[in-house]
Amino acid sequence: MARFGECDVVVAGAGFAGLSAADALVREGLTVRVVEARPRVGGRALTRFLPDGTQLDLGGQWIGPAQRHMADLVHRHAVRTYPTPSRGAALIEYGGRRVEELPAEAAEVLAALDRLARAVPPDRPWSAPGAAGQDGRTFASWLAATGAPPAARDLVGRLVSGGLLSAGPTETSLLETLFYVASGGGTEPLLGYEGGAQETRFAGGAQHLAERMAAGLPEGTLRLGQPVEAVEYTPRSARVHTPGGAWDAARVVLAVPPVLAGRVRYSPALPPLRAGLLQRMPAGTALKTHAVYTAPFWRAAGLSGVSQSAEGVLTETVDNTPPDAPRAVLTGFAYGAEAVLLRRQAPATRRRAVLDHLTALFGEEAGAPDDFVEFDWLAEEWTRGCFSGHLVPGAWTTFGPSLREPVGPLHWAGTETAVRWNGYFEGAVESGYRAAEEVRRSL
Ligand SMILES: Cc1cc2nc3c(=O)[nH]c(=O)nc-3n(C[C@H](O)[C@H](O)[C@H](O)COP(=O)(O)OP(=O)(O)OC[C@H]3O[C@@H](n4cnc5c(N)ncnc54)[C@H](O)[C@@H]3O)c2cc1C
Repeated sequence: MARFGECDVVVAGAGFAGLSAADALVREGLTVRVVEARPRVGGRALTRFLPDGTQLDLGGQWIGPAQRHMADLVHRHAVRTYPTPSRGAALIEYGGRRVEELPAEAAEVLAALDRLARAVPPDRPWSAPGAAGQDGRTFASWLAATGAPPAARDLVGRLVSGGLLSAGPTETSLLETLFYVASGGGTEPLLGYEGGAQETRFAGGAQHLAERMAAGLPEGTLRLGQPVEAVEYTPRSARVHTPGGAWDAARVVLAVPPVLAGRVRYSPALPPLRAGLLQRMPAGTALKTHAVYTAPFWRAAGLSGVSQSAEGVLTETVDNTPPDAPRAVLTGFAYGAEAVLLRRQAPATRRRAVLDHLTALFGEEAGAPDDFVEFDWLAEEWTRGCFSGHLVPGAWTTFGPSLREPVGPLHWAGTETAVRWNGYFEGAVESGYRAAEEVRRSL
C-alpha cells in the first residue's frame, strides 16, 4: 500500500473539532495532515442554498453569547453573523392549552433540574454526590418522581431530553442530563434564544466558518475523501490507513463521532475501557425540517415562529429566515420517539405530518409551503446520528473516566468529549484545542 509520507500529527475528521485541533497544532509548528472521510469540511455543519439563494442550515447553526471559542473564531475569520428573529409571541402547547410563557409548573421542574446540575462537575460527573444513583435511573423516572403535572413533565422531557440531548427521557440517565445542563451553564442558556445558545446565526451558514478555518491551514494539510479505516499504533507512533494509503505520525487526534471512532479497526485492539465506552455512546435521533414560504406570514399575526409543544410530532419550531433571504423559513424539530416514528413513514406521509403540525400552530398557510427540505443525519455514513452522542444510563460512573484519556499516541476529540458546551460547536472547538494541547505536551 502506498505511503503518502510522514507527519507529526494526523487528525481524523474535519469538523469543528478536527479543524480546531489542526489549527492549534500548526500554530505550534507541527506538520499536520487532516484526513476527512467526506469530500467537504464541516461535518455536522452543512449549509445548502435553494436555487433562489435561500440559505438552509441542515445541521448545526446557532451560537450563543457564552460560547467564547466560537466568538473568537467568528472574529478571527471575519464571518458575519445575525440574530435569530425574536419579535412576536411564542406558542407553547401544553396540556391541551396554548400559552405564550412557559407554565410555572414546568419552570419549577427546570429550576429543580438546574439546582441538581449545580452539584455536577462537568469535567468529572462521575464524582458528583449521588452520581451512582443518578446514573442508574432514567431522566423519565426522575421526572415522574417530581410530582409535577403530566403536561409539565411531558414538556420538560421533550425540551430537555429531546431538544438538548436529542433522545427520549427514557433513553438518558438523570446524571447524563445533569451533566449536559451543567456543561451548558444551565437550562436557560441552553434553551434560550436571546441571551442563549440559539441567539445568533452565521451569514452564509455555519459550514462557511468551517471552510474559512480549513482555508487557513497550510496547503496540503487537508485530505478530503479519505476515511480512516484502521490505525496501528505503538506507545510512540501510529500508522493511519485510508483507502488511498497510509500516514505515519507521532500522534493521532481522532475527531470523529464516537459511534464512528468505534468502527475504526485498531491494532492492537483498544483497551477494554475505551472500547466499552465507545459502545455506550449512541448518537441522537433528532430530525430537523425546513418549510420554505413566500413570506413570513406568521409575523403579521404577531407570532415569532417559536413554538414548544408537549404533544405532536414536532417539539419545537423557529423562524429561521435569514435577514436578506428571498423567502421565509420555518424550521421544525422532532425528537425521541416522534423522530424515530417519523422515519418509519414514507417521505410524503412524513411531510404531511410535519405540515399538519405547523398548520395547527400557524394556520392554513403553513400547510402549503413552496418547498419542504429535510435531511436525515442518521442516514449519513460519516455521522450516523443527530445532534450528538451521549452516554447511556450507567455509563458515566463506570466508563466515564476514560472519555478523554489518551491511548498511547491516540488522542480523543469531538464535541462528545467536551467539558463545556458538550454537544455544540463550542464543545467541538474546546475538544480540539484540548487534544492539541495534550499532543503538544506529550511530544
Ligand atoms: C441537525 C443538527 C443541528 C444542530 N444544531 C446545533 C446548533 O444550532 N448549534 C450548535 O452549536 N451545535 C449544533 N449541532 C451540533 C453540532 O453540529 C456538533 O456539535 C458539531 O458540529 C460537532 O463537531 P465535531 O467536529 O465534534 O464532529 P463532526 O462535525 O461530526 O465532525 C467529524 C468529522 O469526521 C468525519 N469522519 C467521520 N468518520 C471518519 C473517518 N473514519 N475518517 C475520517 N473522517 C471521518 C466526518 O465526515 C466529519 O466531517 C447540531 C447538529 C445537527 C446534526
